[in-house]
Parts: sequence; C-alpha cells; structure tokens
Amino acid sequence: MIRITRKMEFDAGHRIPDHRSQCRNLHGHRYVLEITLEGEVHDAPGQSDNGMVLDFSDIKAIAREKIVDPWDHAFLVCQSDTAVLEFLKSMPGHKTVVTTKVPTAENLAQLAFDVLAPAFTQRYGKDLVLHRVRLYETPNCWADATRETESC
Ligand SMILES: Nc1nc2c(c(=O)[nH]1)N=C([C@H](O)[C@H](O)COP(=O)(O)OP(=O)(O)OP(=O)(O)O)CN2
Ligand SMILES: [Zn+2]
Repeated sequence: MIRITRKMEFDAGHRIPDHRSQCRNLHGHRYVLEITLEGEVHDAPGQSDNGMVLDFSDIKAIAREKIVDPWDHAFLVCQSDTAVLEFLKSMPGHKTVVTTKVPTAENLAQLAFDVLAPAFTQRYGKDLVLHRVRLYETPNCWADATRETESC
C-alpha cells in the first residue's frame, strides 16, 4: 500500500463565537487542505495512471468539486451563530457555508473528511481509501481527521 497526498488551498472567513480571545471576531484564513489517499500502485503499462495510486489531478478534481470551490471565498458560519447568519443573509448572493458545528480547524477537517470519503469511494471503489484530511488554519495550526478504523 502507498499513501499519496494532494495539497489544495482556499481562502475563507469564519469566527469562533465563544472563543475567549481574538477568534470570536470575524476574520479569515488561507486554509491549506491536504488529502491523503491509500491504495495500490497501478501496474498497467501504457495506461495514463501506470505507476500511480491515483492521478493527482483526479484528487484535485474531486476536492475542488466537493470542498475547495464551495468553500473558497465563502464565510463559514455555524448554524447556531444567528447574529452572523442573519447579517450574511441580509447580503443578497453572499457566499455562505452553514455548518452544524462551530467552524474550528478540527470540525472543518472532519466535515471535509466526511464529504470526501464517500465521494472517492463512489468514484473509485473500496480499493482506494481516504486515509486522512489535514486542514491548516494557519501555517502553525492544523487538525487531522482520519479513518476511525485506522490501526497503528
Ligand atoms: N484547537 C483550536 N484552537 C484554535 C482554533 C481552532 O480551530 N482549533 N482556532 C483559532 C482561531 O480561529 C485562529 O485562527 C488561530 O489563532 P492563533 O492561535 O492566534 O493562530 P495564529 O497563527 O494567528 O497565531 P500566531 O501566534 O500568530 O502563530 C484559535 N484557536
Ligand atoms: Zn480563525
């Protein structure tokens, strides 16, 4: 088994309403998303994906469709954050992503994992497994969402 990782970046706004410090304010990040997949290397001479687990461009296509394009330049707001939600609703056409949990790095990484895992399985079957989604909120802060069944 080999693990491969594709990195993507996007910009989004958020806030953590109950945070004790600065993060309760509306602010944004250049998020970095790392998608790690596990599978066998294709041994298929003559085929485009010979020697690959999955073409990096195919990872990019699914990541863009499911996460990067919907979240890029959006404001990520928790459904319970009614003050901000009402404000965003007052702006026609504003790009808003409503989350069920507070948009911390941890919850966003888990959300991305939960969206991407079935998308890869649906497209490529069970031989290709989403191993980890790592989401950097800043260059110094990140969260990992991994498969529950992972063994050491
Ligand atoms: N466990 C978590 N802690 C914090 C989160 C989070 O999602 N999970 N988020 C925040 C803030 O949203 C903020 O984006 C991060 O703030 P900070 O720690 O200040 O990060 P910086 O890189 O900006 O800080 P430097 O000190 O400049 O490195 C807070 N905590
Ligand atoms: Zn933040």
